[in-house]
Amino acid sequence: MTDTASQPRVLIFDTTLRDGEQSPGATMTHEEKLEIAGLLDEMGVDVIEAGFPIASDGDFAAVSEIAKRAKNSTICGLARANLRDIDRAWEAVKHAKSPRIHTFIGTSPLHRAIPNLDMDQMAERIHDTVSHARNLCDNIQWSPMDATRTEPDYLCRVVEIAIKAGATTINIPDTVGYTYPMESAKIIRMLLERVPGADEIIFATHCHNDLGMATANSLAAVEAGARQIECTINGLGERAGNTALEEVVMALRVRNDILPFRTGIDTTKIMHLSRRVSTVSGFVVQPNKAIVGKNAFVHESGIHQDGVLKNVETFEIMKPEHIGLTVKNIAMGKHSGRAALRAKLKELGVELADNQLNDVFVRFKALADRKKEVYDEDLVALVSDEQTNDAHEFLQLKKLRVICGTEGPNEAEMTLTIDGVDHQIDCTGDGPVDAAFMCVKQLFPHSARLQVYQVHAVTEGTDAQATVSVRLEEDGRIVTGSSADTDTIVASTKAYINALNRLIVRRQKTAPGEDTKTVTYHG
Ligand SMILES: CC(=O)SCCNC(=O)CCNC(=O)[C@H](O)C(C)(C)COP(=O)(O)OP(=O)(O)OC[C@H]1O[C@@H](n2cnc3c(N)ncnc32)[C@H](O)[C@@H]1OP(=O)(O)O
Ligand SMILES: CC(C)C(=O)C(=O)O
Ligand SMILES: [Mg+2]
Repeated sequence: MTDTASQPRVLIFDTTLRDGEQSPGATMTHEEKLEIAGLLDEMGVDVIEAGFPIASDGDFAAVSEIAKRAKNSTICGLARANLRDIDRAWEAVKHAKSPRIHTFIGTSPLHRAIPNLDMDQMAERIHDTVSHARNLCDNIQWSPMDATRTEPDYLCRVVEIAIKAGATTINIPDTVGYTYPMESAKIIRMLLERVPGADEIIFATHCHNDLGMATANSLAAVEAGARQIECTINGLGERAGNTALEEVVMALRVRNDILPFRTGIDTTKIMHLSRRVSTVSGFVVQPNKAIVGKNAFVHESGIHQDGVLKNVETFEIMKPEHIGLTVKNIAMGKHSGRAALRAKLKELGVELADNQLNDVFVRFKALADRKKEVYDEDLVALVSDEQTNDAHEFLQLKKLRVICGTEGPNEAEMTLTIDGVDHQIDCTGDGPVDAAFMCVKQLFPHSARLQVYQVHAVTEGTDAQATVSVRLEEDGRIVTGSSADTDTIVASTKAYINALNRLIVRRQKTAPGEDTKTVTYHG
């Protein structure tokens, strides 16, 4: 067993709540951001980039609250290279035990052209803004956006200026996922060799996955001397996403023989965080996703199964328990009690208060009555549904009956509770889901457009639970909703209602002082 304690430490900087949230449609609510930040803090993430405080009042509020609550992690706010952004970021993070301001500007020729600054003018802007940030806070991160397409000499020049102005971490972003491992390493080595003062600060690597090389590029940068990796849970992020936290952390653990670096991450919390981020962002994890995909530890073919049964290491390079995926054989069904449910959920990394467990138990029994076997994935969907739907209950589905089949018309009969009052309606539609959605629209008129509607089977068989994700857009606000049920139409309707509840909260946030109830319900 390798003694990792003496190995150099690589800091893990999680930007799920900032770069991750920049994925179109991944917007998270205030409560969801607090929950995810709490889980990241518990997992041992060194720095949480909690948002971009100047971007909106909502972002400012989330970063401020996360800063106040964080127990261990440094809390970082992003700012452009201007004094207003930096002041706003500082206002948001200053109550953290350990605050950080992260300021950036695009340094490549393409990006210098946007603000129309020449090399000297940009150098001056970097000096002024980093100095201003350093006067507010001791912990300053500076990023030359699009560093991998910046001329090497100019990159060295601006990094030196930022260090002299007080930056304590220099992040090298591969903003458009353009670099490849050898080049990623070469840039870090060049900066360490050529820039005066480089050995006194920490170099970070921030990679995007446009060519599928984000993890490889991050690890190559670490080998060359970077000591902070910027990443997101499930690789969420702009376009093809950012480096996935679970991939780099597990790579450093599994290949510690050739990458002798340690992190402070409790890897057993990875699976739970992955599931929560997937649920709140509405981004389903692909089954073959490294580390956290549903199939990552599943063997289907005979030769593999035979090998694994004889010696699990034949086809597994890490243990599922290392990421919090404990596969024990407690079979859950209609005869199981609360103790078994609690134990099973604990195995799955979910710990609930007694009242929450009771709620989940009632729903578990209802599911077990309808399903022969309740699988781990069913339970996760059930709990996620509980946690997702917990906060916003302005609209609630009370009753739904649907008539559908080859002989039209497809008809839905619905009772919807709106702000505590029951409303009923019958509607026809182009299919059962359309008929059910029509009922919601008639009872709760709104102008939100359905952008995405996705159905996934959680487990196998015709009695599997379906999880449904929907994405709605209204006046530029994008929200997602999800739900799970053995009945696809019920799951669809609940997911739609879940998204509408989130939209109501968003409308309230963007129109402070207005009463959501009177603003949104015209039925
Ligand atoms: C690679 C990255 O991930 S960078 C982070 C990207 N994230 C985001 O943009 C999410 C949050 N952004 C927002 O909410 C908005 O873009 C805001 C509030 C920041 C700015 O909104 P607006 O004032 O309407 O500006 P808009 O978004 O249209 O354009 C961006 C402006 O920032 C300027 N800008 C962009 N980057 C920088 C920078 N690093 N430093 C200084 N100015 C910058 C652009 O030149 C442009 O300025 P202009 O309006 O004078 O032409
Ligand atoms: C803000 C910067 C660091 C960024 O996200 C990027 O360049 O990708
Ligand atoms: Mg980025």
